[in-house]
Amino acid sequence: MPDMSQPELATLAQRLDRPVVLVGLMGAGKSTVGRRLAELLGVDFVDVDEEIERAANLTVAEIFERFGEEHFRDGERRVFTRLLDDSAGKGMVIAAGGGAFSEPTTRQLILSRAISVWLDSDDATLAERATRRDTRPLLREGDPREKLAELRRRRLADYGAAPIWVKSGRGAHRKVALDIAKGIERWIG
Ligand SMILES: Nc1ncnc2c1ncn2[C@@H]1O[C@H](COP(=O)(O)OP(=O)(O)OP(=O)(O)O)[C@@H](O)[C@H]1O
Ligand SMILES: O=C(O)C1=C[C@@H](O)[C@@H](O)[C@H](O)C1
Ligand SMILES: [Mg+2]
Repeated sequence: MPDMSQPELATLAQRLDRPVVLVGLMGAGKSTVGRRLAELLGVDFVDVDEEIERAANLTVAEIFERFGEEHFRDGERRVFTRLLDDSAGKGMVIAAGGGAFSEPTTRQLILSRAISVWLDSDDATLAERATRRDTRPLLREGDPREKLAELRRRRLADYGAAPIWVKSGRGAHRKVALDIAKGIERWIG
Protein backbone atom coordinates (compact mmCIF):
# COMPACT_ATOMS: atom_id res chain seq x y z
CA MET A 1 0.00 0.00 0.00
CA PRO A 2 1.69 3.28 -1.09
CA ASP A 3 2.09 6.13 1.39
CA MET A 4 -0.34 9.04 1.07
CA SER A 5 0.84 12.02 -0.97
CA GLN A 6 0.82 15.58 0.40
CA PRO A 7 -2.38 16.50 -1.54
CA GLU A 8 -4.08 13.34 -0.20
CA LEU A 9 -3.04 14.28 3.35
CA ALA A 10 -4.40 17.81 2.85
CA THR A 11 -7.71 16.38 1.62
CA LEU A 12 -7.88 14.06 4.62
CA ALA A 13 -7.21 16.99 6.98
CA GLN A 14 -10.11 18.93 5.41
CA ARG A 15 -12.43 15.97 5.93
CA LEU A 16 -11.63 15.64 9.64
CA ASP A 17 -14.58 16.88 11.67
CA ARG A 18 -13.22 15.64 15.00
CA PRO A 19 -9.84 15.48 16.68
CA VAL A 20 -7.66 12.39 16.34
CA VAL A 21 -6.60 11.01 19.75
CA LEU A 22 -3.61 8.67 19.98
CA VAL A 23 -3.86 6.12 22.81
CA GLY A 24 -1.63 3.22 23.85
CA LEU A 25 1.09 2.18 26.25
CA MET A 26 4.08 4.28 27.29
CA GLY A 27 6.74 4.42 24.58
CA ALA A 28 4.34 3.72 21.71
CA GLY A 29 5.14 7.12 20.20
CA LYS A 30 1.91 9.00 20.92
CA SER A 31 3.76 12.27 21.61
CA THR A 32 6.54 12.13 19.01
CA VAL A 33 4.64 10.41 16.19
CA GLY A 34 1.53 12.47 17.04
CA ARG A 35 3.47 15.70 16.54
CA ARG A 36 4.72 14.41 13.17
CA LEU A 37 1.19 13.38 12.12
CA ALA A 38 -0.12 16.87 12.93
CA GLU A 39 2.67 18.40 10.81
CA LEU A 40 1.84 16.13 7.88
CA LEU A 41 -1.85 17.01 8.12
CA GLY A 42 -1.20 20.70 8.79
CA VAL A 43 -3.33 20.70 11.95
CA ASP A 44 -2.72 21.67 15.60
CA PHE A 45 -1.11 19.26 18.04
CA VAL A 46 -1.64 18.98 21.80
CA ASP A 47 0.06 16.62 24.22
CA VAL A 48 -2.18 16.02 27.24
CA ASP A 49 0.69 15.14 29.62
CA GLU A 50 2.30 18.48 28.72
CA GLU A 51 -1.02 20.32 29.22
CA ILE A 52 -1.41 18.79 32.68
CA GLU A 53 2.18 19.74 33.55
CA ARG A 54 1.56 23.30 32.38
CA ALA A 55 -1.70 23.62 34.34
CA ALA A 56 -0.17 22.19 37.53
CA ASN A 57 3.24 23.78 37.07
CA LEU A 58 4.65 20.38 38.08
CA THR A 59 6.00 17.42 36.12
CA VAL A 60 3.88 14.27 35.74
CA ALA A 61 6.29 12.48 38.10
CA GLU A 62 5.94 15.25 40.71
CA ILE A 63 2.13 15.11 40.52
CA PHE A 64 2.20 11.31 41.10
CA GLU A 65 4.66 11.72 44.00
CA ARG A 66 2.89 14.56 45.78
CA PHE A 67 -0.78 13.83 45.13
CA GLY A 68 -1.03 10.26 43.77
CA GLU A 69 -2.33 8.72 40.56
CA GLU A 70 -6.01 9.38 41.27
CA HIS A 71 -5.38 13.12 41.45
CA PHE A 72 -3.45 12.93 38.16
CA ARG A 73 -6.39 11.08 36.50
CA ASP A 74 -8.78 13.82 37.70
CA GLY A 75 -6.59 16.46 36.06
CA GLU A 76 -6.32 14.36 32.92
CA ARG A 77 -10.11 14.04 32.69
CA ARG A 78 -10.52 17.81 33.13
CA VAL A 79 -7.93 18.56 30.44
CA PHE A 80 -9.61 16.14 28.01
CA THR A 81 -13.04 17.64 28.69
CA ARG A 82 -11.74 21.13 27.93
CA LEU A 83 -9.76 20.04 24.87
CA LEU A 84 -12.66 18.13 23.36
CA ASP A 85 -15.02 21.06 24.02
CA ASP A 86 -12.58 23.49 22.38
CA SER A 87 -11.86 21.24 19.39
CA ALA A 88 -15.43 20.16 18.54
CA GLY A 89 -15.84 20.02 14.75
CA LYS A 90 -12.14 20.60 14.20
CA GLY A 91 -9.37 18.35 12.94
CA MET A 92 -6.40 18.24 15.26
CA VAL A 93 -4.11 15.63 16.81
CA ILE A 94 -4.11 14.93 20.55
CA ALA A 95 -1.52 12.68 22.22
CA ALA A 96 -3.10 11.07 25.29
CA GLY A 97 -1.11 9.86 28.27
CA GLY A 98 -0.78 6.07 28.41
CA GLY A 99 -3.47 5.53 31.05
CA ALA A 100 -6.10 8.03 29.90
CA PHE A 101 -8.08 5.49 27.89
CA SER A 102 -8.38 3.22 30.95
CA GLU A 103 -10.24 5.87 32.94
CA PRO A 104 -13.88 5.09 32.02
CA THR A 105 -15.17 8.69 31.83
CA THR A 106 -12.18 9.86 29.78
CA ARG A 107 -12.46 6.85 27.47
CA GLN A 108 -16.18 7.47 26.85
CA LEU A 109 -15.48 11.13 26.17
CA ILE A 110 -12.80 10.25 23.61
CA LEU A 111 -14.87 7.48 21.99
CA SER A 112 -17.89 9.72 21.56
CA ARG A 113 -16.14 12.90 20.42
CA ALA A 114 -12.90 11.94 18.69
CA ILE A 115 -11.32 9.41 16.36
CA SER A 116 -9.18 7.21 18.58
CA VAL A 117 -6.14 5.35 17.31
CA TRP A 118 -4.41 2.63 19.35
CA LEU A 119 -0.71 3.01 18.68
CA ASP A 120 1.03 -0.21 19.65
CA SER A 121 4.37 -1.98 19.65
CA ASP A 122 5.89 -5.07 21.27
CA ASP A 123 6.76 -4.86 24.97
CA ALA A 124 10.54 -5.04 24.46
CA THR A 125 10.47 -2.08 22.05
CA LEU A 126 8.12 -0.14 24.36
CA ALA A 127 10.36 -0.77 27.37
CA GLU A 128 13.48 0.34 25.52
CA ARG A 129 11.81 3.55 24.32
CA ALA A 130 9.97 4.40 27.53
CA THR A 131 13.09 4.14 29.70
CA ARG A 132 15.29 6.42 27.60
CA ARG A 133 14.18 9.18 29.96
CA ASP A 134 13.31 8.76 33.63
CA THR A 135 10.05 10.70 33.41
CA ARG A 136 7.49 7.91 33.77
CA PRO A 137 6.51 7.27 37.39
CA LEU A 138 4.85 3.91 36.67
CA LEU A 139 8.15 2.52 35.34
CA ARG A 140 10.38 3.62 38.18
CA GLU A 141 10.03 0.43 40.22
CA GLY A 142 10.70 -3.13 39.06
CA ASP A 143 11.43 -4.37 35.57
CA PRO A 144 9.95 -1.97 32.94
CA ARG A 145 9.25 -4.77 30.49
CA GLU A 146 7.28 -6.75 33.08
CA LYS A 147 5.41 -3.63 34.17
CA LEU A 148 4.47 -2.84 30.57
CA ALA A 149 3.33 -6.44 30.02
CA GLU A 150 1.15 -6.16 33.16
CA LEU A 151 -0.31 -2.82 32.00
CA ARG A 152 -1.00 -4.37 28.59
CA ARG A 153 -2.97 -7.21 30.22
CA ARG A 154 -4.95 -4.77 32.36
CA ARG A 155 -5.62 -2.26 29.57
CA LEU A 156 -6.03 -4.54 26.56
CA ALA A 157 -9.83 -4.37 26.46
CA ASP A 158 -9.73 -0.58 26.81
CA TYR A 159 -7.24 0.04 24.01
CA GLY A 160 -9.17 -2.53 21.96
CA ALA A 161 -12.18 -0.19 21.99
CA ALA A 162 -10.32 2.22 19.71
CA PRO A 163 -11.59 1.75 16.13
CA ILE A 164 -8.13 2.03 14.54
CA TRP A 165 -5.00 0.01 15.43
CA VAL A 166 -1.57 0.93 14.13
CA LYS A 167 1.72 -0.81 14.84
CA SER A 168 4.54 1.54 15.79
CA GLY A 169 7.42 -0.65 14.73
CA ARG A 170 11.04 0.22 14.18
CA GLY A 171 10.30 2.37 11.15
CA ALA A 172 10.83 6.13 11.20
CA HIS A 173 8.35 8.39 13.00
CA ARG A 174 7.21 9.71 9.62
CA LYS A 175 6.42 6.20 8.41
CA VAL A 176 4.29 5.46 11.48
CA ALA A 177 2.53 8.83 11.10
CA LEU A 178 1.73 7.98 7.47
CA ASP A 179 0.39 4.56 8.55
CA ILE A 180 -1.94 6.34 11.00
CA ALA A 181 -3.14 8.72 8.27
CA LYS A 182 -3.86 5.72 6.05
CA GLY A 183 -5.74 4.02 8.90
CA ILE A 184 -7.89 7.10 9.46
CA GLU A 185 -8.63 7.49 5.75
CA ARG A 186 -9.70 3.85 5.52
CA TRP A 187 -11.87 4.19 8.61
CA ILE A 188 -13.58 7.39 7.44
CA GLY A 189 -14.22 5.63 4.12
N1 LIG B 1 8.48 4.59 15.46
C1 LIG B 1 9.48 4.96 16.25
N2 LIG B 1 10.74 4.71 15.88
C2 LIG B 1 11.77 5.04 16.68
N3 LIG B 1 11.63 5.65 17.88
C3 LIG B 1 10.41 5.93 18.30
C4 LIG B 1 9.27 5.61 17.51
N4 LIG B 1 8.18 6.00 18.18
C5 LIG B 1 8.62 6.56 19.33
N5 LIG B 1 9.96 6.52 19.39
C6 LIG B 1 10.80 7.05 20.49
O1 LIG B 1 10.38 6.44 21.71
C7 LIG B 1 10.45 7.37 22.78
C8 LIG B 1 9.10 7.46 23.45
O2 LIG B 1 8.17 8.03 22.53
P1 LIG B 1 6.97 8.96 23.00
O3 LIG B 1 7.43 9.87 24.09
O4 LIG B 1 6.38 9.58 21.78
O5 LIG B 1 5.98 7.88 23.62
P2 LIG B 1 4.53 8.08 24.26
O6 LIG B 1 3.65 7.07 23.63
O7 LIG B 1 4.14 9.51 24.15
O8 LIG B 1 4.77 7.68 25.80
P3 LIG B 1 3.97 8.19 27.12
O9 LIG B 1 2.70 7.40 27.22
O10 LIG B 1 4.87 7.87 28.26
O11 LIG B 1 3.73 9.66 26.98
C9 LIG B 1 10.96 8.69 22.17
O12 LIG B 1 12.34 8.76 22.35
C10 LIG B 1 10.61 8.54 20.71
O13 LIG B 1 11.45 9.30 19.86
O1 LIG C 1 0.56 4.77 31.13
C1 LIG C 1 0.35 5.60 32.04
O2 LIG C 1 -0.46 5.40 32.96
C2 LIG C 1 1.05 6.89 31.99
C3 LIG C 1 1.64 7.32 30.82
C4 LIG C 1 2.24 8.67 30.65
O3 LIG C 1 1.89 9.17 29.38
C5 LIG C 1 1.80 9.63 31.74
O4 LIG C 1 0.46 10.04 31.54
C6 LIG C 1 1.94 9.00 33.10
O5 LIG C 1 3.31 8.70 33.27
C7 LIG C 1 1.08 7.72 33.22
MG1 LIG D 1 3.61 10.97 25.52
